[in-house]
Amino acid sequence: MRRSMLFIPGNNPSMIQNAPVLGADSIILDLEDAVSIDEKDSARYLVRNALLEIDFSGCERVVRINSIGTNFGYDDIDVIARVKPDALIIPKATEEGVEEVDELLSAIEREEGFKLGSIKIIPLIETAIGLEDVFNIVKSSKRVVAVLLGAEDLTADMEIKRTKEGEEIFYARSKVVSVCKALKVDAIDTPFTDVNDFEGLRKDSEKAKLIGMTGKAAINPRQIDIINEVFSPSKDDINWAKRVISAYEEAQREGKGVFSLDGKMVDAPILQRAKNIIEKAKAIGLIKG
Ligand SMILES: CC(=O)SCCNC(=O)CCNC(=O)[C@H](O)C(C)(C)COP(=O)(O)OP(=O)(O)OC[C@H]1O[C@@H](n2cnc3c(N)ncnc32)[C@H](O)[C@@H]1OP(=O)(O)O
Ligand SMILES: O=C([O-])CC(=O)C(=O)O
Ligand SMILES: [Mg+2]
Repeated sequence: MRRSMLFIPGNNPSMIQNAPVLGADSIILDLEDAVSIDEKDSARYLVRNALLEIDFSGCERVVRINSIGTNFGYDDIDVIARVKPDALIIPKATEEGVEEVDELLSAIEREEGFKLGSIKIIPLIETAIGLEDVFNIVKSSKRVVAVLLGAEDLTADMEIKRTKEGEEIFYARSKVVSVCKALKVDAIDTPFTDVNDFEGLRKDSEKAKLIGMTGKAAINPRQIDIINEVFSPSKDDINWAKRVISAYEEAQREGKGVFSLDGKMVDAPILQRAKNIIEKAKAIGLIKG
C-alpha cells in the first residue's frame, strides 16, 4: 500500500529518526531538491547509515536520488543501492535514464548477492517530455512499481503558474493515471505544499483520488492522516460494496445479469467496482477474510 509517501530531507537526522512513528505507508529519504549542493555528500552517508541502522517498522524505505545527469546521481546509486532500499525515485525521469538505473542496479545486486530486481524504481514525472513519454518510461523496466507526479517542476518546465485548485495539472494527473492503470502500477500524486492548509490538502487529495490516483506524496507529518484517510475506502464505500456483492449473488441465483439496488442499476462493471473496494479494504486491514 502506498497511500501516503512522506518526503524527509536526507540531511536531517532528527526528522529521519522520527520517521517510523509518523504513520506514512512509505518514507522518501530525499537526496535531491531538499538537500543543498554543499550537503549532497554528507546526506548520502546519513541516509545510507539510517537505512542500515533504523528499524522503519514496516514502512516502505524509498530514496530519491539525484538525477544521473548530475555529478551526484551515480554516487547516490552506488552508495545507497548497496544497503538495499526498497525503491529508488528517479527525478526528471526519462526512458533512457530508467534503463540506465535498472542496469546499474542489476550490477550492484549481482555484486552484493541480492535477488535480481529486488530494488524497485519509481520514476518521478516532472517534465513535459517525461509526461509525454510516461508509457515508455514505465515499460522500460520491470522494476517500476509506481509513478510519482511532480507538479512543481512540471509547471516550471511548462512555464505555467502552479495553483491550489490545480486545473493546470488536470491533464498531467489524468495521463499518469491512465498509464498507471494500463500497466498496473501505483499512481502517486504530487505533494500539496501549503503545510498549514488542511482543508486545501483534503480537497486536493480528493480531486486526485476522484480521477484515479492511488496515493499522494506528503512533505509534512501533519499531512499524513488526511492523505491516508482519503486514499482508504470509507465505511460507506465498504458497506455499499458488501451490499452490491450480496445483491449480485442473489440476482445470479435468480438468473438476472442486471438488477437495481436503491433505484440504481447494478451490472458487471458496478460489481467490479465493489470488488475493488473490498480488495483494497482487505489490503489495508480494514476488513478481514
Ligand atoms: C517539490 C519537492 O521536491 S517536495 C520534496 C522535497 N521537500 C521536502 O522534503 C520538504 C520536507 N518538509 C519540510 O522540510 C518541512 O515540513 C517544511 C519546511 C515544509 C515545514 O517545516 P516546519 O514549518 O518547521 O514544520 P512543522 O512546524 O510542521 O514541524 C513539526 C515537526 O515535524 C517535523 N517535520 C517537519 N517536516 C517533516 C518531514 N518531512 N519529515 C519528518 N519530520 C518532519 C519537524 O522537525 C518538527 O519536529 P519537532 O516537533 O520534533 O521539532
Ligand atoms: O517529487 C515530487 O512529488 C515533488 C517534486 O519533485 C516536484 O513537484 O517537482
Ligand atoms: Mg521536482
